[in-house]
Amino acid sequence: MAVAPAVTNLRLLHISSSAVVPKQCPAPSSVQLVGRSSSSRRFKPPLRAALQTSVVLREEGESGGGAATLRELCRGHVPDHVLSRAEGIGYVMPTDVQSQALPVLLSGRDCVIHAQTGSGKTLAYLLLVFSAVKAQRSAVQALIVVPTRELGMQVTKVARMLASKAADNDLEEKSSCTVMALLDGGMLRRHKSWLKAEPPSIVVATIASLCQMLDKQIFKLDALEVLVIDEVDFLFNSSKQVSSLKKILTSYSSSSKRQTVFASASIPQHKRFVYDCIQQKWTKRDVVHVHVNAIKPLPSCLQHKFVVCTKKLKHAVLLSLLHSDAPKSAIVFVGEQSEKSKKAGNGPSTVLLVDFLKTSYRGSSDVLLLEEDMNFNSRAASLSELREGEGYLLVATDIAARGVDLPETTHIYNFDLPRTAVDYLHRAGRTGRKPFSDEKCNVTSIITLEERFVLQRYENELMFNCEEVII
Ligand SMILES: Nc1ncnc2c1ncn2[C@@H]1O[C@H](COP(=O)(O)OP(=O)(O)OP(=O)(O)O)[C@@H](O)[C@H]1O
Repeated sequence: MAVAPAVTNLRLLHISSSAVVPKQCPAPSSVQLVGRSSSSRRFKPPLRAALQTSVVLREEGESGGGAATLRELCRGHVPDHVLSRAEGIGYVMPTDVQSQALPVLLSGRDCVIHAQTGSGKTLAYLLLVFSAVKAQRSAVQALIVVPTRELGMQVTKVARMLASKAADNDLEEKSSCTVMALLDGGMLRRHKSWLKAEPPSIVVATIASLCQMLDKQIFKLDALEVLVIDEVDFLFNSSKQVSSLKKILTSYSSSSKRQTVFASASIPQHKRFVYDCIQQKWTKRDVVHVHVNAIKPLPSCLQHKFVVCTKKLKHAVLLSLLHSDAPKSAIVFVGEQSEKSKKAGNGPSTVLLVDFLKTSYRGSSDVLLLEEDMNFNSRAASLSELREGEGYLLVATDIAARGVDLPETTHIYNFDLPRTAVDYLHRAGRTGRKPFSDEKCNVTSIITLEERFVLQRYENELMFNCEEVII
């Protein structure tokens, strides 16, 4: 097995123990980059042993080297043309999670990548995928499972950008990896013919579409080298998807033959999850938990605010906030319509809000809508419209809360408070998505007085402070 490149310029501050993991659990390795200010080290012997066999960690200044570039981290593993494409896109220096995870991933270890929203987890696992797949081989070698069509389209786009080659490359480099998006709402019949004729190297899939193909044996995962499960906590929490997910992890392919990667900004009870990974054979026993910024789950560039008002005044308050903030690009999150409200014959609150903003908001941005009930074409049209536009005001349900990368978003408004702290984290994480930027971004929740204690709970759980805005 190839040796992982060394991590340079990083301080290993804390390696968590497996103390809360039940006794019979083999010690999972856990690497946490929690900040750059302290230098205390606390090693538990079995973990230290596990780490020393696989992950080379150096303290800042120890090796005398400067920060490693992405190219240096990936040299000898990821094809040169992929690294050149990455540089062309602007990915030159690694983010913290990429510095931490890539050496583990490129050493062949299974990995749970656990890092803040917008921290660059996608590129970390895609570089692993490109290190593992061979374009000349006619088989599906990497599978990336995502929860929504929107996230799938985004990951596919980045993967295709990295796979594409400059026209003047050498002849021997002409064939490049093909990437198929097997997503809900896609043209599965066309994909079926493609899979049978010439299997792509990489498949990005939502669970339902994927299982439909696997159950009918349209393709197999015999040659699978890398399996990535993105937004893993969301998929495991979905009663509709969890049994199929477990089947993908254990029945259609075996963890002993592939490298398995889980990614998310939120993995509640992560020690328990790593334990389950080993027990359930979703991963190999030496899986590594790379936990970046373990102390602060939310990006520090976010400023959190709240406004208290009655339910009736929410529309007016949002309008007033929009006029005073004048955001260039913003997302307004609205809760799902309750069954009671549907039965009462009320229109969906998303649609009502869009209508209200279209008639009352005098900002320059287009008002767009993204929600589950729209058909897939309208959803795709909304997303591409706002990616192309100068600025946007997107009204969305939580369908836009996971993984969707709209880096220009500067303001998030919680028109309805999210149901859980994890939902708050993912909604808030749709802004502040420029890894090396100093720009401050805003998350404002419009709440009733009774909801103040719920928001307070989220503040405690996610360790952030919310400032009251008086209108
Ligand atoms: N090395 C890098 N240099 C510059 N920009 C980067 C780098 N890596 C990633 N990015 C950019 O950072 C943004 C966030 O990346 P990404 O979508 O992978 O975050 P994430 O960790 O998956 O977030 P989430 O948990 O919200 O899904 C993207 O716009 C991406 O293009």
